[in-house]
Amino acid sequence: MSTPAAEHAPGQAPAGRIAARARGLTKAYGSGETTVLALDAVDVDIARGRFTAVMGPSGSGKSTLMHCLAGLDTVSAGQVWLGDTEITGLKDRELTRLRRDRIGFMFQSFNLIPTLNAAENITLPMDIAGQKPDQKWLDQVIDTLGLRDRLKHRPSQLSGGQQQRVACARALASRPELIFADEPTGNLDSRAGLEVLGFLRDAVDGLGQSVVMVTHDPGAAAHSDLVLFLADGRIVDEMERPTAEGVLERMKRFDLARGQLDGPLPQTGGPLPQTEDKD
Ligand SMILES: Nc1ncnc2c1ncn2[C@@H]1O[C@H](COP(=O)(O)OP(=O)(O)OP(=O)(O)O)[C@@H](O)[C@H]1O
Repeated sequence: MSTPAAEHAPGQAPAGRIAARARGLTKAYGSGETTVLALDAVDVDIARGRFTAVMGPSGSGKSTLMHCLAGLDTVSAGQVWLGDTEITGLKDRELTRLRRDRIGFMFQSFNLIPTLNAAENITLPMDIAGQKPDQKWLDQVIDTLGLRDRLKHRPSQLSGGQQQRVACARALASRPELIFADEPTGNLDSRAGLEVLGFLRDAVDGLGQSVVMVTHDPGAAAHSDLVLFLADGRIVDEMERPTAEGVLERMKRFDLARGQLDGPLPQTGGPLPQTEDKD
C-alpha cells in the first residue's frame, strides 16, 4: 500500500524490532556559502535481524548516513537511536563504548593489521577493549566463514576474498547488535564478492545479526531484504525483496527523473513510486 512519504519512515519496523532509528537526521558540512547538506531531515528505521542495503548516486549521502547511524560522525540536527539508546547527545567516551559493544564495522579496504595473523585480527577490537570473546560464538563465526584453516595466516598470505572474510569475522566477533558494511565487495572480484555477500546473508539468517550495507552494485543489493534509495541527502524510495534487475530499473528511473530538470518527462516509465515496492 502506498503511504504519503511524510507519514512513512522508510524501513519502518515494529517497536522492539529496531536496530537503529533516525528522526529528522540532518548533516551539513562546512558553513556559509560553502555549506553542503549531506543529509536532509532523514527519517529511517533499520529493522533488527534484517539485511538492509543503502543505494544512491555518488554524493547522495550514503556514507554520511551510515556514519551518523553508527555514531562515527556528529549530526547537525535530529536524533539517532541504536536499539533504544539515543546516541545523539552522548559524550565521546560513552559513544566509543557503545560503538565498541554494540556495532561491527566492515570497510572496503578491510583495515586488517598486516603484522597480525587472521585469528589476532579477528579478536583485536575485543583485545583492545579487554573483552574475552565468547569462544563458542567465535568458533561458529569462524566456521560459518570458512576460516578455520586460515587462522595462522597473515593478511598478505590471504586472497582478497579471504581478507574480507576475516574483516567480516572481526565485525561479527563481539556479536554486535548491528553491522555496518561500507562497500564490502568494492575491492573484490565478482566471485569473492559473492562469497562475502553470502556470508553477510548467513550472518542475518543463521546468526540472527542485523546488517546495513552501502553499495553501488544492484547485484550486491539483491542479497538484502530491503533497499533504501538515497538522493540528495533524502531517502526517496525503498524496495522489499529486491532483485538486481528491479534495483537497476529503479535507479534508471531516478536518473530519468533527475534528467527532467533539463527536459520534458519521458513518455514511458510513469511517476516515481513514493514508497514501498509493489512487486
Ligand atoms: N568531511 C566532509 N566535508 C565536506 N563535505 C563532505 C564531507 N563528507 C562528505 N561530504 C559531502 O557530503 C555529501 C554526501 O557525501 P557522502 O560521502 O555521504 O556520499 P555517498 O553517497 O557516500 O558518496 P559515494 O557513493 O561517492 O561514496 C557529498 O556532497 C560530499 O561531498
